[in-house]
Amino acid sequence: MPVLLITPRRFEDERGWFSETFSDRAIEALGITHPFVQDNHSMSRPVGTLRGLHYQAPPHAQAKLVRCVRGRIWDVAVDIRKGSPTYGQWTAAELSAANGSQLYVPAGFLHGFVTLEPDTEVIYKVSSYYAPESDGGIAWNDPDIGLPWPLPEAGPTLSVKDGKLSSLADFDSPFAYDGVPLTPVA
Ligand SMILES: Cc1cn([C@H]2C[C@H](O)[C@@H](COP(=O)(O)OP(=O)(O)O[C@H]3O[C@H](C)C(=O)[C@H](O)[C@H]3O)O2)c(=O)[nH]c1=O
Repeated sequence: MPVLLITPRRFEDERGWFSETFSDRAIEALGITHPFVQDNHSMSRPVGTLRGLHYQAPPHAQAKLVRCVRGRIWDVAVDIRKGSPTYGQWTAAELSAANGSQLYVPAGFLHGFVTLEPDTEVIYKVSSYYAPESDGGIAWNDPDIGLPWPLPEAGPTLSVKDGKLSSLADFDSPFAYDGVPLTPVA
């Protein structure tokens, strides 16, 4: 599956707008055939809160459908599928309450984001339940990935866990390539 940027239609009128933010029928039409089993919601107070780069290993691998419902984020997916011609390459998009865009991050990709406004809230669907024993990650500033994070002067606000994630060079990926290379979403 490719990484997808999805922008559901907003029906505007004098009251504001309405949008179908999730529809099984609509995502199946995009080729997403697996179910989503859990909704996550995180709130990040400081601008420059950086959560990532995370994955869950098989058999608990997670595909994610991410959207920002308050504030703005720079949302990133990094290809970590063994044998992929785009291994270690990334794509990103700005998701915001204003644009209503969503990023679909397939299993086999690292996911992370940095907030661009205070009190930013992110909601995302995942295709497997949380399995902490299968939780893993790569350092946000890994030199082989080289993400150009839009950060505040003071640098990112990280969890202790995210501050000590391993490098891509030392990583033995549990994910296999599915024949679909990463193509940029924006
Ligand atoms: C992810 C998760 C966490 N938790 C608990 C575990 C901790 O006590 C607390 C915070 O967890 P964590 O620091 O892992 O949360 P984030 O740093 O936002 O992690 C997430 O951020 C990046 C962007 C992701 O894509 C993943 O979904 C996920 O790794 O929530 C749960 O109870 N269920 C869950 O599904």
